[in-house]
Amino acid sequence: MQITPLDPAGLLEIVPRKIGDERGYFSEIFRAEPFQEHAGKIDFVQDNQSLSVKAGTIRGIHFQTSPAAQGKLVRCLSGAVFDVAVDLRHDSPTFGRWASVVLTPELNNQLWVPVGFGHAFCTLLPDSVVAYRVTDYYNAGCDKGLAWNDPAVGIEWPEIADPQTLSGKDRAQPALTDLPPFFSIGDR
Ligand SMILES: Cc1cn([C@H]2C[C@H](O)[C@@H](COP(=O)(O)OP(=O)(O)O[C@H]3O[C@@H](C)C(=O)[C@@H](O)[C@H]3O)O2)c(=O)[nH]c1=O
Repeated sequence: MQITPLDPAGLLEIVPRKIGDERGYFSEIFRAEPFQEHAGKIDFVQDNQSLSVKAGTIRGIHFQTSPAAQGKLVRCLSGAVFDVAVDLRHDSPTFGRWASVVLTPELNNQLWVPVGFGHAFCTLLPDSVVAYRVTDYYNAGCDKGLAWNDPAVGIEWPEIADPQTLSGKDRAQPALTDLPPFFSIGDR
């Protein structure tokens, strides 16, 4: 299992080993020990999965606030996604900075998005399935967002990103400057 810290600090790209044979492959997609060496003591309580039928589908930017803040361990089971995280920790030297990783089943890679980051993705292929484990339960009252195209963040979305695919909720998400200081460094 290869674990690479990304910038902004806190994000990790995780690539579990695939052991191939004539039948296909075997992969330990999660091991608590190496993960916690980098991410700290984390407990997952919910597994999520979504299918986006069209290539260019944009979901996000989403996060949950306290008392139901969520870390997310994201991977792509089918298709491919441009996965993005934005640092929303108000006291962070990288506040507002984003990072992206292309997740695919072939790469077998994952993005760890800790508490304090917004998360979004754009599908690069039709019928993309994204699966992610989260550290707190879904809580509609704590479910918040940020505009996918806020120029103050300046995410360089792939050409294929199609704003027509946004949910009603995501069309109306606020700008970064309109967010209260929800997160601080060290929040879990
Ligand atoms: C996230 C979530 C949604 N729902 C419900 C609410 C709604 O009726 C329906 C669809 O919800 P959404 O439109 O928020 O789904 P979606 O836009 O896919 O939301 C997801 O986007 C990505 C980027 C994330 O990071 C996730 O944490 C999550 O916020 O599913 C749950 O029941 N449990 C959950 O954990």
